[in-house]
Amino acid sequence: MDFEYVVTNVPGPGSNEDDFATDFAGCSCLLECSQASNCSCLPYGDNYDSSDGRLLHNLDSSPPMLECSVNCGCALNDGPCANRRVQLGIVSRLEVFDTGEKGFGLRAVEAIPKGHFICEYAGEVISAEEVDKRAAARPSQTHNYVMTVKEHIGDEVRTIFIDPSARGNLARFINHSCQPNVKLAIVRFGAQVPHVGMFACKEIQAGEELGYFYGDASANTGDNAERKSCLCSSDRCRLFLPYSATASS
Ligand SMILES: C[S@@+](CC[C@H](N)C(=O)[O-])C[C@H]1O[C@@H](n2cnc3c(N)ncnc32)[C@H](O)[C@@H]1O
Repeated sequence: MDFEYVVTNVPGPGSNEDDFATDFAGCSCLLECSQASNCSCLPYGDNYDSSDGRLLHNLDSSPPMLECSVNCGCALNDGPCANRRVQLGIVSRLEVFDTGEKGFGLRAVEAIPKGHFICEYAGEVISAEEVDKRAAARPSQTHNYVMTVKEHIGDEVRTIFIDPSARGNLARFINHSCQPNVKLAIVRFGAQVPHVGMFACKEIQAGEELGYFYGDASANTGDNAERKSCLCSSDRCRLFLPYSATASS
């Protein structure tokens, strides 16, 4: 469990440091940020409920999400506007625990309502070459922490790799579940680099382990012998974790 704690994504080997610079023109809202008040950061509707902070988009197909940032007019207000959530960090009490065969896991210490933000999957943003280099250096059955983030923008597919193995936060302890209680949304706040926001996709009880769907194992080609068995113990378990030892697999 030896890693440097970072609260958000940081540039790692092979990433473009310019992507981390705040370069989006902000909104000019002075009072509230909402679609009703024509906030230019919210072209697809409000991201969050202004009263309880819950995500308003469908987690299976959320539109590109932009939170307000330092360049926005609302940055001059006393408190954060309603369109800032992932950038504010973890608010629920979470706990790392030993699951047994899956290694460490993360659980909720208190109930988390559906739609509420849990944490960012934060780590080093690294290139595909660096993913492959690190995979080659890692013994085959050890934990893999690299998350591949693919965005479809028009005809283009943009991919980044987030590796929290050496620099990361609590999210690195969330295990795979075939019946997840956590889903992911890609969020930006003022810069090109995407952030992965993790949200409760159902009511989560105090003490419940958090789990998200790592990817579809059946979609991967390759030898099952090289894949890890899934130990999520859900009724709909797909038996294997996705095979993702390298950037191309
Ligand atoms: C992002 S880490 C999760 C935290 C990890 N358990 C730890 O102790 O640091 C992902 C790794 O955890 C293990 N893991 C996660 N979900 C699992 C599952 N459902 N069944 C078996 N192993 C799992 C696998 O070794 C996987 O490569």
